[in-house]
Amino acid sequence: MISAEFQNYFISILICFSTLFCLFYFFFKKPNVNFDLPPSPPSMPVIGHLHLLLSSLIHKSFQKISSKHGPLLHLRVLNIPIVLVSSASVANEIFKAHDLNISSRGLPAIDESLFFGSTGFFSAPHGDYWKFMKKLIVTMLLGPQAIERSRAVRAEELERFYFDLLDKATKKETVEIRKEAMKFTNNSTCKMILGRRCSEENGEGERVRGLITESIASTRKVLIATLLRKPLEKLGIPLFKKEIMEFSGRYNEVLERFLAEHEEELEKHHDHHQGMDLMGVLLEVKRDENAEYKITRDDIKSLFVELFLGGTDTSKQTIQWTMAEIINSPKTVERLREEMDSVVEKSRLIQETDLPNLPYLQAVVKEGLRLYPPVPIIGRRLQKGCEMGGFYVSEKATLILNGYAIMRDPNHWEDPDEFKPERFLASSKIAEQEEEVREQVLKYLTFGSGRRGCPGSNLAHIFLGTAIGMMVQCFDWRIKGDKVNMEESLSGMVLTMAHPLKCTPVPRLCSFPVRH
Ligand code: HEM
Repeated sequence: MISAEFQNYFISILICFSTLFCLFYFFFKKPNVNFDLPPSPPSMPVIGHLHLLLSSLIHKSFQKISSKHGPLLHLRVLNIPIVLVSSASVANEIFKAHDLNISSRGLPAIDESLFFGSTGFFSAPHGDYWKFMKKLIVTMLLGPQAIERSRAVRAEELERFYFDLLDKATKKETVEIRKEAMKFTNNSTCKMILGRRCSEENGEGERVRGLITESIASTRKVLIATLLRKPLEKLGIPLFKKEIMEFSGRYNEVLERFLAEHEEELEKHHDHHQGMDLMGVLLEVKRDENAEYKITRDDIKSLFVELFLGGTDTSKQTIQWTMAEIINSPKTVERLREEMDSVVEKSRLIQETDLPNLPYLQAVVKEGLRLYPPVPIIGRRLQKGCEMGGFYVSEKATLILNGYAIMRDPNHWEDPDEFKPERFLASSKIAEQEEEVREQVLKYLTFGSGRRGCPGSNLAHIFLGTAIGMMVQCFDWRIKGDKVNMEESLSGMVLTMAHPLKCTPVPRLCSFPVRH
């Protein structure tokens, strides 16, 4: 639910300025309506379809209007055109024919913010800076070789995750899965990008995780401020600037500390490049006069904010959702254990090199990501007007892909709302039928697609496979009541459980080594 305060704030802004907008409206450039635009559902005077963006479950509101009015819709917020896509075949056409045209995300909400501002990699237009950083991120962090180099770091964090749960199990404590999962994803990410995890002794870890959760909760405001930036700028209103800059300031404080530590290290060992973490490498690139691209301190900080967010929160949500489905399905638990017990020796924890031999576990992860995509809607900006699905879509229109609706489209998925991991097993009947249509449609959109698709998807699959695998391999999970309540909620723009999953671990295999 959107907070009452947020709604009131919005309603008062709208009342104050709707009169002004009525006057100004005709002076703004209207979208080109001479072409056949996609159909448009009924809208409100002046604000257009803004109310849909304010609904508590945006992805569901979009899904509902698409099922009524069509899979390709033209919406508008004030005079800003939005194209809403909810069909796998149109998504396929878009990424095949227009990937470059949609490879930017438009102007950010607040330029000077480190949190989704103009120095970020996420908001960077498709161009030299983005290409330079993408290459760096892939070679240093997210590409196959980089992932292999950092394997030991994640193995250590997985073991720590296991021992933390074992401690709780011994004390018969109830755990909140999202909190435990976040420690694992955040510590692993921090160690990979910063060379160390956030300290638990001085409260640093708690503070960073709290900042990530709070700032994620404000991403809907960021989205609205991004969409309305242009018209409100003309009226001198930087929407939600104070709140966005407050998060930026808090991230700045944390990151300046890490930067100072790294700079000190670099001063001490300036000839020692081996084993440098991502922050060290970026600082070196920043100092390098001959580097292909001159990066700034803010570029580094903004990228780290995005890696904190990308590496921590999304994976945590999927671990929570998938564990909830697993707990609700004893058949799935049985099959997962059967597979794991035959592949992983009983005397050791699952490790990431086991994953290729655990197809059912991988199918469970994919199914969790399909039903509950942490980022249910994906936004892009069109550079040029073009034809899409038989309609004309105007230049600078915002493109919204409703991945949630596409991945539950009954035309492309059998029993779309059911948790059925078998659909992803190569040997299954459904998988065979699905392979046939895979060529014509793009129906799996959890990580987006094309040039701007998520570069962290391989790493995410590893986090999810090992964490969920370990939790099923080593523990039984007791809940209050018979079934976990699967009601959805949005934290900002991230799909989360309305009732966080709380359960008690009971050790299942007890022959692992004790904590050193
Ligand atoms: C379950 C886990 C994850 C999900 C569901 C997810 C989802 C997404 C989605 C939907 C996008 C936008 C894609 C598009 O516009 O087509 C994205 C972008 C991005 N993700 Fe992820 N992500 C996950 C994990 C990660 C991880 C682990 C990292 C890195 C540590 C990461 C880093 C990024 C970055 C840097 C971008 C921006 C890419 C660009 O603009 O070029 N993500 N992610």
